[in-house]
Amino acid sequence: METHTFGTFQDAYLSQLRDIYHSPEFRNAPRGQASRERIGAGFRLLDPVQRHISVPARRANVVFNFAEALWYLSGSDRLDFIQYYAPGIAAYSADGRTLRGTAYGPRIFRHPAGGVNQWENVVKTLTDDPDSKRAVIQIFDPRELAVADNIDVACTLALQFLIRDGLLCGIGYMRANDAFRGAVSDVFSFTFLQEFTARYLGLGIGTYHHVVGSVHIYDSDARWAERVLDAATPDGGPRPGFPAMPDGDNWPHVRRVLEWEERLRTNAARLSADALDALDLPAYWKHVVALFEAHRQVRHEDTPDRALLAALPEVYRQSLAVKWPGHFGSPAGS
Ligand SMILES: Nc1ccn([C@@H]2O[C@H](COP(=O)(O)O)[C@@H](O)[C@H]2O)c(=O)n1
Repeated sequence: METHTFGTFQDAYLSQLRDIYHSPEFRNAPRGQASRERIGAGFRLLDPVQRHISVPARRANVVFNFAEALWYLSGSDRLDFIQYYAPGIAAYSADGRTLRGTAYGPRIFRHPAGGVNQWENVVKTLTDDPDSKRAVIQIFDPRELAVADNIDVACTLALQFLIRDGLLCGIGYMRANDAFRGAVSDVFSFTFLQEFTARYLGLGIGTYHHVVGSVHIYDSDARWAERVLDAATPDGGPRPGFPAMPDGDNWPHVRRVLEWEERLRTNAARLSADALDALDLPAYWKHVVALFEAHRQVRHEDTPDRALLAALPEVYRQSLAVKWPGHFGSPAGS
């Protein structure tokens, strides 16, 4: 398997997209969906914190990325949570209430094989033997293939964490990955979990490796992927940095952020810039709450709160402006 090394995910994303789009190994149509495909692919990231895609033509949704990563940390399989941020995901729900293969939270924190908390196992394994190569979170469940016409089979096989040279490295193993859409959120979530775990263990962040069986671009996205590749400058151009998570145990902050997420998702609360500032959370997590409030303003057609926007890191402001230009683009005349 060829593995190329990149500084940031955006560099890896564009390179992988270019390879598959221009030099596919196969043209096929698994489950009727025509695609360009390469098999046995992978890349390595030197700075997994830089996990966002800022090419405007891609219109990546940083709010959904955080929502999905936090949905995993919440351990939930509930469709209503994640569907609010990505309505199309409902197509993967067999019962209209929950998700199975797509919901990695239950697999991570109470795996169906005995309800095992695999994240705690990883922390204990690495604490007991920092050189261990056993710190694995299993996602794919062999019973998934025995379900007739299963519409939601986990694409991720496992996540592995290794402490090397005092840094926490991560590896995501996937049986299949949509290089245009799925990879954006999968790499975001896996590197987010790597960073979360590194901060918890008091370690710096090492490399992240993404290893995939079938990596593909669906024909339905081919024109859009071509536009993204055409619009991307060769070196990716200047980009604002993605913020780093605070050191230490972030669980208490995640729980508070999840409480706010639910209140904002259900429109049971709204947050002004001053109210946000008064929250008892580190700036990193206040900014995540602010992203959910910004999204609430879009969904409920509230007037965009410019003061709230101004309080955000530039990378988030740019992302919101690209995704929802009508709401968060530059005000006329500015
Ligand atoms: N985390 C995910 C989930 C799904 N995908 C994409 O969905 C496809 C599912 O179809 P299968 O026939 O493979 O079950 C999968 O191939 C990916 O294209 C993803 O990328 N990431």
